[in-house]
Amino acid sequence: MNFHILTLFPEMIMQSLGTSITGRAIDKGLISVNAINIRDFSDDKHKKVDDYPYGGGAGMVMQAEPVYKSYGYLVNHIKLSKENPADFKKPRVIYVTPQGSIFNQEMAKELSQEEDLIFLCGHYEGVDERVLNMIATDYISIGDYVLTGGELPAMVMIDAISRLIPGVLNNDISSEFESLQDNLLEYPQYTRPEIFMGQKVPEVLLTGHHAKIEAWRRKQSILRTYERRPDLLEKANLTEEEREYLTRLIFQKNYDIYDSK
Ligand SMILES: C[S@@+](CC[C@H](N)C(=O)[O-])C[C@H]1O[C@@H](n2cnc3c(N)ncnc32)[C@H](O)[C@@H]1O
Repeated sequence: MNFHILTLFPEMIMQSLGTSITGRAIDKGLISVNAINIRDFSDDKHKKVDDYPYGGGAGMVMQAEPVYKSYGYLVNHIKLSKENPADFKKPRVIYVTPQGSIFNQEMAKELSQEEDLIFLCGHYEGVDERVLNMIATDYISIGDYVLTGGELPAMVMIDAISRLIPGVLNNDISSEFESLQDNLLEYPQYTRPEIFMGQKVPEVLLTGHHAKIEAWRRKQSILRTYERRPDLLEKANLTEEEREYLTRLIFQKNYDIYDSK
Protein backbone atom coordinates (compact mmCIF):
# COMPACT_ATOMS: atom_id res chain seq x y z
CA MET A 1 0.00 0.00 0.00
CA ASN A 2 1.37 3.40 -0.98
CA PHE A 3 0.54 6.51 1.05
CA HIS A 4 1.19 9.86 -0.61
CA ILE A 5 0.86 13.06 1.39
CA LEU A 6 0.61 16.59 0.00
CA THR A 7 1.80 18.77 2.85
CA LEU A 8 3.73 21.90 3.84
CA PHE A 9 5.60 19.87 6.48
CA PRO A 10 6.92 16.64 4.93
CA GLU A 11 9.55 16.21 7.66
CA MET A 12 6.81 15.93 10.29
CA ILE A 13 5.27 12.99 8.42
CA MET A 14 8.50 11.17 7.65
CA GLN A 15 9.86 11.51 11.18
CA SER A 16 6.75 10.17 12.80
CA LEU A 17 5.75 7.39 10.42
CA GLY A 18 9.38 6.33 10.05
CA THR A 19 9.45 5.00 13.64
CA SER A 20 8.03 1.97 15.46
CA ILE A 21 5.57 -0.34 13.69
CA THR A 22 4.97 1.86 10.63
CA GLY A 23 8.73 2.39 10.32
CA ARG A 24 9.30 -1.39 10.27
CA ALA A 25 6.47 -1.80 7.73
CA ILE A 26 8.24 0.73 5.48
CA ASP A 27 11.56 -1.12 5.88
CA LYS A 28 9.87 -4.42 4.97
CA GLY A 29 8.25 -2.83 1.89
CA LEU A 30 4.72 -3.51 3.15
CA ILE A 31 3.82 0.17 2.96
CA SER A 32 5.49 3.19 1.43
CA VAL A 33 5.17 6.78 2.58
CA ASN A 34 5.85 9.57 0.12
CA ALA A 35 5.47 13.13 1.44
CA ILE A 36 5.46 15.88 -1.19
CA ASN A 37 6.16 19.48 -0.18
CA ILE A 38 3.48 21.71 -1.71
CA ARG A 39 5.82 24.70 -1.25
CA ASP A 40 8.15 23.28 -3.92
CA PHE A 41 5.37 24.00 -6.44
CA SER A 42 4.99 27.68 -5.62
CA ASP A 43 6.02 30.11 -8.37
CA ASP A 44 6.47 32.90 -5.83
CA LYS A 45 10.09 33.94 -5.30
CA HIS A 46 9.67 33.56 -1.53
CA LYS A 47 7.86 30.22 -1.99
CA LYS A 48 4.69 31.68 -0.51
CA VAL A 49 1.70 29.34 -0.72
CA ASP A 50 -1.03 31.28 1.13
CA ASP A 51 -2.91 34.54 0.72
CA TYR A 52 -5.68 36.60 2.31
CA PRO A 53 -9.24 35.31 1.99
CA TYR A 54 -11.52 37.03 -0.50
CA GLY A 55 -14.29 38.77 1.41
CA GLY A 56 -12.04 39.36 4.41
CA GLY A 57 -11.80 37.46 7.66
CA ALA A 58 -9.08 36.15 9.92
CA GLY A 59 -6.17 33.99 8.78
CA MET A 60 -4.77 32.94 5.44
CA VAL A 61 -5.91 30.45 2.83
CA MET A 62 -3.72 27.96 0.93
CA GLN A 63 -3.67 28.91 -2.75
CA ALA A 64 -5.09 26.61 -5.40
CA GLU A 65 -2.18 26.69 -7.83
CA PRO A 66 0.65 25.10 -5.80
CA VAL A 67 -1.75 22.44 -4.49
CA TYR A 68 -2.94 21.64 -8.01
CA LYS A 69 0.60 21.50 -9.39
CA SER A 70 1.85 19.26 -6.59
CA TYR A 71 -1.12 16.96 -7.19
CA GLY A 72 -0.37 16.81 -10.96
CA TYR A 73 3.26 15.98 -10.26
CA LEU A 74 2.28 13.28 -7.79
CA VAL A 75 -0.27 11.61 -10.05
CA ASN A 76 2.30 11.49 -12.83
CA HIS A 77 4.84 9.98 -10.44
CA ILE A 78 2.36 7.30 -9.37
CA LYS A 79 1.54 6.53 -13.00
CA LEU A 80 5.22 6.12 -13.87
CA SER A 81 5.80 3.87 -10.86
CA LYS A 82 3.41 1.21 -12.23
CA GLU A 83 5.16 -1.59 -14.10
CA ASN A 84 2.13 -2.00 -16.28
CA PRO A 85 0.51 1.35 -17.24
CA ALA A 86 -2.82 -0.46 -17.54
CA ASP A 87 -2.68 -0.98 -13.72
CA PHE A 88 -2.91 2.77 -13.16
CA LYS A 89 -6.11 4.27 -11.88
CA LYS A 90 -6.37 7.74 -10.36
CA PRO A 91 -6.00 7.34 -6.59
CA ARG A 92 -8.58 8.68 -4.17
CA VAL A 93 -7.64 12.05 -2.70
CA ILE A 94 -8.60 12.50 0.93
CA TYR A 95 -8.80 16.08 2.08
CA VAL A 96 -8.43 15.89 5.86
CA THR A 97 -10.78 18.48 7.27
CA PRO A 98 -12.93 19.07 10.35
CA GLN A 99 -15.80 19.40 7.85
CA GLY A 100 -15.55 15.74 6.77
CA SER A 101 -17.20 12.48 7.85
CA ILE A 102 -15.72 11.22 11.09
CA PHE A 103 -13.03 8.59 10.57
CA ASN A 104 -13.68 5.16 12.10
CA GLN A 105 -12.47 1.55 12.00
CA GLU A 106 -14.86 0.63 9.21
CA MET A 107 -13.43 3.41 7.02
CA ALA A 108 -9.89 2.27 7.88
CA LYS A 109 -10.80 -1.25 6.72
CA GLU A 110 -12.34 0.02 3.50
CA LEU A 111 -9.39 2.32 2.71
CA SER A 112 -6.88 -0.47 3.40
CA GLN A 113 -8.11 -2.15 0.18
CA GLU A 114 -6.70 0.67 -1.98
CA GLU A 115 -3.28 0.40 -3.62
CA ASP A 116 -2.52 4.14 -3.50
CA LEU A 117 -4.05 6.89 -1.37
CA ILE A 118 -3.36 10.61 -1.49
CA PHE A 119 -3.86 12.75 1.62
CA LEU A 120 -4.11 16.52 1.26
CA CYS A 121 -3.18 18.35 4.47
CA GLY A 122 -4.53 21.85 4.90
CA HIS A 123 -3.01 24.57 7.07
CA TYR A 124 -3.99 28.09 8.16
CA GLU A 125 -7.70 28.55 7.44
CA GLY A 126 -7.78 25.75 4.88
CA VAL A 127 -7.46 25.37 1.12
CA ASP A 128 -9.00 27.36 -1.76
CA GLU A 129 -12.30 25.63 -2.50
CA ARG A 130 -11.73 25.54 -6.27
CA VAL A 131 -8.83 23.10 -6.13
CA LEU A 132 -10.73 20.93 -3.66
CA ASN A 133 -13.60 20.77 -6.17
CA MET A 134 -11.13 19.56 -8.77
CA ILE A 135 -9.12 16.92 -6.90
CA ALA A 136 -10.69 15.83 -3.60
CA THR A 137 -12.70 12.60 -3.68
CA ASP A 138 -13.21 12.20 0.10
CA TYR A 139 -13.56 14.66 2.99
CA ILE A 140 -12.59 13.05 6.29
CA SER A 141 -12.26 14.42 9.83
CA ILE A 142 -10.63 12.72 12.81
CA GLY A 143 -13.02 14.28 15.30
CA ASP A 144 -15.07 17.29 16.24
CA TYR A 145 -12.26 19.66 17.13
CA VAL A 146 -10.04 21.93 15.05
CA LEU A 147 -6.29 21.33 14.75
CA THR A 148 -3.68 23.67 13.31
CA GLY A 149 -2.94 21.43 10.33
CA GLY A 150 -3.85 18.23 8.50
CA GLU A 151 -0.58 16.39 9.16
CA LEU A 152 -1.65 14.77 12.46
CA PRO A 153 -5.04 13.68 11.04
CA ALA A 154 -3.32 12.18 7.96
CA MET A 155 -0.89 10.31 10.21
CA VAL A 156 -3.68 9.05 12.47
CA MET A 157 -5.45 7.63 9.44
CA ILE A 158 -2.31 6.16 7.88
CA ASP A 159 -1.46 4.45 11.18
CA ALA A 160 -4.94 2.94 11.54
CA ILE A 161 -4.97 1.76 7.91
CA SER A 162 -1.41 0.38 7.99
CA ARG A 163 -2.03 -1.98 10.90
CA LEU A 164 -4.77 -3.66 8.86
CA ILE A 165 -2.36 -4.55 6.07
CA PRO A 166 -1.26 -8.20 6.28
CA GLY A 167 2.20 -8.58 7.78
CA VAL A 168 2.38 -5.12 9.39
CA LEU A 169 1.57 -6.53 12.84
CA ASN A 170 3.24 -9.73 14.03
CA ASN A 171 -0.11 -11.40 14.61
CA ASP A 172 -2.86 -11.32 12.02
CA ILE A 173 -5.48 -9.07 13.61
CA SER A 174 -8.12 -10.02 11.07
CA SER A 175 -8.54 -13.27 13.03
CA GLU A 176 -8.09 -11.63 16.45
CA PHE A 177 -10.73 -9.71 18.30
CA GLU A 178 -9.99 -6.07 18.98
CA SER A 179 -11.82 -2.93 19.95
CA LEU A 180 -14.53 -1.67 17.63
CA GLN A 181 -14.65 -4.89 15.65
CA ASP A 182 -18.32 -5.85 15.45
CA ASN A 183 -19.12 -2.65 17.38
CA LEU A 184 -17.78 -3.99 20.67
CA LEU A 185 -14.81 -2.85 22.74
CA GLU A 186 -12.05 -5.29 23.54
CA TYR A 187 -12.07 -7.24 26.83
CA PRO A 188 -9.51 -6.28 29.53
CA GLN A 189 -5.97 -7.57 28.97
CA TYR A 190 -3.44 -8.78 31.57
CA THR A 191 0.19 -9.87 31.50
CA ARG A 192 2.76 -11.01 34.07
CA PRO A 193 3.00 -10.83 37.07
CA GLU A 194 -0.04 -12.78 38.22
CA ILE A 195 -0.49 -10.47 41.21
CA PHE A 196 0.19 -6.73 40.97
CA MET A 197 -0.17 -4.67 44.17
CA GLY A 198 -2.67 -7.11 45.54
CA GLN A 199 -4.74 -7.33 42.34
CA LYS A 200 -4.98 -10.83 40.90
CA VAL A 201 -5.44 -11.73 37.25
CA PRO A 202 -8.98 -13.14 36.75
CA GLU A 203 -8.85 -16.88 37.59
CA VAL A 204 -10.39 -18.05 34.34
CA LEU A 205 -7.45 -16.70 32.30
CA LEU A 206 -5.10 -19.04 34.17
CA THR A 207 -7.11 -22.20 33.49
CA GLY A 208 -5.96 -22.75 29.89
CA HIS A 209 -9.59 -23.65 29.12
CA HIS A 210 -10.08 -21.91 25.74
CA ALA A 211 -13.87 -22.12 25.53
CA LYS A 212 -14.28 -20.70 29.06
CA ILE A 213 -11.77 -17.92 28.33
CA GLU A 214 -13.59 -17.04 25.10
CA ALA A 215 -16.95 -16.91 26.92
CA TRP A 216 -15.52 -14.74 29.71
CA ARG A 217 -13.89 -12.35 27.21
CA ARG A 218 -17.07 -12.00 25.20
CA LYS A 219 -19.07 -11.08 28.34
CA GLN A 220 -16.37 -8.62 29.39
CA SER A 221 -16.53 -7.02 25.95
CA ILE A 222 -20.27 -6.53 26.23
CA LEU A 223 -19.98 -5.20 29.79
CA ARG A 224 -17.18 -2.80 28.85
CA THR A 225 -19.03 -1.54 25.79
CA TYR A 226 -22.13 -1.04 27.90
CA GLU A 227 -20.14 0.93 30.49
CA ARG A 228 -17.99 3.02 28.12
CA ARG A 229 -19.63 3.18 24.69
CA PRO A 230 -23.29 2.17 25.00
CA ASP A 231 -23.96 3.92 21.67
CA LEU A 232 -22.12 1.08 19.88
CA LEU A 233 -24.36 -1.68 21.23
CA GLU A 234 -27.24 -0.84 18.92
CA LYS A 235 -25.21 -2.01 15.93
CA ALA A 236 -23.46 -4.93 17.72
CA ASN A 237 -24.20 -8.41 16.50
CA LEU A 238 -25.33 -10.16 19.72
CA THR A 239 -26.88 -13.60 20.19
CA GLU A 240 -30.21 -14.04 21.99
CA GLU A 241 -28.34 -15.12 25.13
CA GLU A 242 -26.03 -12.08 24.93
CA ARG A 243 -29.02 -9.76 24.53
CA GLU A 244 -30.46 -11.26 27.74
CA TYR A 245 -27.14 -10.66 29.50
CA LEU A 246 -27.22 -7.05 28.33
CA THR A 247 -30.80 -6.63 29.54
CA ARG A 248 -29.72 -7.95 32.96
CA LEU A 249 -26.85 -5.40 33.02
CA ILE A 250 -29.24 -2.55 32.21
CA PHE A 251 -31.76 -3.79 34.78
CA GLN A 252 -29.02 -4.09 37.43
CA LYS A 253 -27.81 -0.54 36.74
CA ASN A 254 -31.32 0.90 36.97
CA TYR A 255 -31.90 -1.12 40.14
CA ASP A 256 -28.62 0.19 41.68
CA ILE A 257 -29.58 3.79 40.88
CA TYR A 258 -33.03 3.26 42.37
CA ASP A 259 -31.62 1.42 45.40
CA SER A 260 -29.09 4.14 46.21
CA LYS A 261 -31.78 6.85 46.38
C1 LIG B 1 -7.15 25.45 11.34
S1 LIG B 1 -7.70 24.17 10.30
C2 LIG B 1 -8.84 25.01 9.25
C3 LIG B 1 -10.23 24.90 9.71
C4 LIG B 1 -11.20 25.61 8.79
N1 LIG B 1 -11.09 27.06 8.92
C5 LIG B 1 -12.62 25.16 9.11
O1 LIG B 1 -13.28 25.84 9.90
O2 LIG B 1 -13.05 24.14 8.60
C6 LIG B 1 -6.34 23.89 9.26
C7 LIG B 1 -6.28 22.49 8.62
O3 LIG B 1 -6.13 21.52 9.63
C8 LIG B 1 -6.73 20.32 9.23
N2 LIG B 1 -7.65 19.89 10.31
C9 LIG B 1 -7.96 20.60 11.43
N3 LIG B 1 -8.79 19.92 12.22
C10 LIG B 1 -9.01 18.72 11.63
C11 LIG B 1 -9.79 17.58 11.99
N4 LIG B 1 -10.51 17.54 13.10
N5 LIG B 1 -9.78 16.52 11.15
C12 LIG B 1 -9.06 16.56 10.00
N6 LIG B 1 -8.31 17.62 9.61
C13 LIG B 1 -8.27 18.70 10.40
C14 LIG B 1 -7.40 20.56 7.89
O4 LIG B 1 -6.61 20.04 6.85
C15 LIG B 1 -7.50 22.08 7.83
O5 LIG B 1 -7.46 22.59 6.52
